[in-house]
Amino acid sequence: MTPPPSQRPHLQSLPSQKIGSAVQGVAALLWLPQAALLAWAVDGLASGRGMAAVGWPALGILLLGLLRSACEAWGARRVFAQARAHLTSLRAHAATALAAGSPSDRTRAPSGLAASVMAEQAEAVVPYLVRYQPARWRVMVVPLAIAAVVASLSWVAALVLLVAAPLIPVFMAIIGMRALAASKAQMVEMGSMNAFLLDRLRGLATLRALGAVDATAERLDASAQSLRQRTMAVLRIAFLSSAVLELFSALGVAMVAAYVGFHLLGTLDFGTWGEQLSLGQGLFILLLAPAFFEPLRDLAAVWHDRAAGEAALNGLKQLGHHGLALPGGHVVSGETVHANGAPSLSVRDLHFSHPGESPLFEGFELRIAAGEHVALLGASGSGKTALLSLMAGLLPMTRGEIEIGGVALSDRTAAALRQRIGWMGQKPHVFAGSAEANVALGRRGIGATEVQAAIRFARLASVAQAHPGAALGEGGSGLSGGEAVRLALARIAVHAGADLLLVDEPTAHLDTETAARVADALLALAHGKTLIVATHDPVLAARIGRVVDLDAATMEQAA
Ligand SMILES: Nc1ncnc2c1ncn2[C@@H]1O[C@H](COP(=O)(O)OP(=O)(O)OP(=O)(O)O)[C@@H](O)[C@H]1O
Repeated sequence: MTPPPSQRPHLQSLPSQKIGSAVQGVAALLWLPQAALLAWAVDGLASGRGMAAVGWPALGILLLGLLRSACEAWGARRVFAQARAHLTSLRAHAATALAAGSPSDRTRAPSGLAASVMAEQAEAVVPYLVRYQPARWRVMVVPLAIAAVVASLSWVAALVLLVAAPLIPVFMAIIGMRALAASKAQMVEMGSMNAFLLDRLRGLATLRALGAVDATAERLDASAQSLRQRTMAVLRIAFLSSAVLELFSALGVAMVAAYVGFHLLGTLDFGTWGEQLSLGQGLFILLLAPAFFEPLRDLAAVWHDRAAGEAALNGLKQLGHHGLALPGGHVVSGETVHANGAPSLSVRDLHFSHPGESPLFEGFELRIAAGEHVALLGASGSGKTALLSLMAGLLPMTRGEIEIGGVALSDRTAAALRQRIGWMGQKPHVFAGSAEANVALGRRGIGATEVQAAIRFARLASVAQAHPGAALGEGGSGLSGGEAVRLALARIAVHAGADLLLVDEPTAHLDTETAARVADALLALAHGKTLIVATHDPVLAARIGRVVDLDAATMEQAA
């Protein structure tokens, strides 16, 4: 499911920074009157008018200088504020797009890569907008204005500037293409290294137990070397582009200076509109020549920002691409659903397959009465988890209909229906934080009293007390397997509005006694609610009223 055009993030659109950039451009143009005043003062001094010729121009230069600084500062502040606001909205779009993907989508961006793109790489967008965009604006305005003023005094000097200038963009464009490719490659490398590192850190216990730490370190080293090489490639290109520009601008300024010098000496007495240039006019042209190249030099200095910024924008855009959408993931305000006692559930003509895999369900049917308890049985891989995810609106069905309490599960109702679902996945994620925070999960309307009651219900009190105020380790380290399952039970127990419980293998890997206790707690919790449990545990299945065998159901579909 792709988001409708109106909700698609406008990643490439840039904020209207025109005013800020224009004011910075005006600041650059103020050098024209400043240079004119300076040349006028020197001309006055040379023609013997003494210090009287310097007073007014000096005051003018000072005032213009102050105005120029004020324009620069105001423009830069404005552009910066807009760039930060734009980055914030880009990040929000990327986060929304990420959240609109199904959590069971295997093709989602790896967590480390997503974190690297959103937190670190996205920062490259700010220099791009703050420095590159205004520099580009100045390049389009300032050199033309200066060339026009110089041309009004000497067409030869203007011609020299105009011949030197186009060579710069041509070379920059050639280098720019390489820079963009190098920057993209560097960002991809950085993202995959972050993803690799995060993944291996999570699995460190397994790597250590199986003696695979050295091999992983070698791979990480190879990755770091490759990132270093890519970073150096980007830097090389950045240096090359500056060198090309410095060369051409130095040549341009030198040629103008040589022409003006020889013209004033009378050796080259052509290139003006009739009269010889005065000392003041010659000096004015000389002062303007470096300023003609300055915006181009600024652009070259920030050329790398463009490559990095565009690569970052691209990376943010890529985060939104997913193979499986979360039903209702991009619907801003869906419908509300009124619960009226435990819901019935009906699945009609369900079709589903994971992308690129053979179909798991083709015309699957199931009816569950309100308040009924059902065990889903089936061989490993028969699709029990997929069916629960489809019912919870965590996976999009290809075809068919799922109705919960008479409300059809759709993009508009998925979020509201999920509100009445208590979900306990096969591998509940334990966040680094206290047991209490892990139970409440920051959900609205869940206070400390409810959390304590849920903790007592799930017999987690000893765990919570054993670590008063202390954090559980990342990924559940510090909890036994049974405790992690009880924590997951507490999470649904605390959610009083959940009257459809979808539970995936709650007793897997537990000893008989712990499994029996977990089953007791689950059945107590499910009293008066609709319960669907996927399980391989015959003891648990026997305690639940009805058993649905997915293998048999799939055989029926096939028949
Ligand atoms: N995120 C996914 N992307 C693609 N294929 C998947 C994904 N998750 C599971 N599968 C595949 O879909 C099939 C059904 O998996 P599912 O987890 O639903 O089975 P299950 O009956 O719950 O298995 P188990 O009893 O082992 O938990 C399997 O072949 C599995 O490899």
